[in-house]
Amino acid sequence: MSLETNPRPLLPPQLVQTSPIVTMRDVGRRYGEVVALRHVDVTVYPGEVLGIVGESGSGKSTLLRMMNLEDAPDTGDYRLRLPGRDDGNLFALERYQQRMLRARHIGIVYQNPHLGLLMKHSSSGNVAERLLIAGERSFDVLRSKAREALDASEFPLSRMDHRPADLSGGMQQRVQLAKAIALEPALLLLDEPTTGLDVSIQALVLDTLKRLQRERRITMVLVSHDLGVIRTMADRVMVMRRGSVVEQGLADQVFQDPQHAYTQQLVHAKL
Ligand SMILES: Nc1ncnc2c1ncn2[C@@H]1O[C@H](COP(=O)(O)OP(=O)(O)OP(=O)(O)O)[C@@H](O)[C@H]1O
Repeated sequence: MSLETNPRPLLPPQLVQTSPIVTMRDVGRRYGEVVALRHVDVTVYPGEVLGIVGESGSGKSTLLRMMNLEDAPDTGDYRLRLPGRDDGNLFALERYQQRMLRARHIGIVYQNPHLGLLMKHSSSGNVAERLLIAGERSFDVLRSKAREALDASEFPLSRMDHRPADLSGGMQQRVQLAKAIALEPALLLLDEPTTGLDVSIQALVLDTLKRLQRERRITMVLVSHDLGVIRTMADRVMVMRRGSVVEQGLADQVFQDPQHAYTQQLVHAKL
């Protein structure tokens, strides 16, 4: 199937007139002989949840690392539309500028909490650290903003001084989420945020994400190999295979009427 000839609408009607917040073009990345991403284009619209699905090794996490400016591609152009500024191609910025932009405007929740949290600092300290990077210095403000972000992430405030190392997996993900949303990021990246949690805990964390998305209209990019998670959360879906995007469209349409043989396989395997 060619994406160009796909007759289905790619956007929900309310987004047709909207400018994208994220535009990535021709992103490519090799690791030695392995082509992790080939000519990948991504467009994300404000307030939507873009789900990225594909089997292990299809390039999902690599793409998210590029969006988070953690890793540099071999080719590609990445624009993030932020009010009152034009940073051009973010891949071309100095590392320091990339770090500052990421700290201020992009939040991320990793599957592995060790990547996102200092496990031996308090939970509130983890969130405050994010605010410190953005220049906040008042102890009272740090504490109250950390409290607010933890509360919004439905983390029990009675445990805000506990260390993530002493918390359950679900609670650790809520601390990561609080840290990610504390600065009201333009873009929230979620890399398998509920993989490995018990099914009941997974459902609760997804409920929190849905509520946050509904109430704050946070733009989210959610990577998962789990079609159920993507189905629950995503407005639009991108299907990846071997470093390429093989299909994309509105979530309902992709799931109900998959066009690419690989997507058909994924959907039918899930049913
Ligand atoms: N730092 C790295 N060094 C070497 N190879 C890498 C590196 N990162 C990714 N790869 C390779 O690139 C390909 C894409 O990996 P990636 O982790 O992005 O896939 P994925 O779809 O997220 O898979 P998973 O769900 O298993 O994480 C894989 O073949 C992987 O082995």
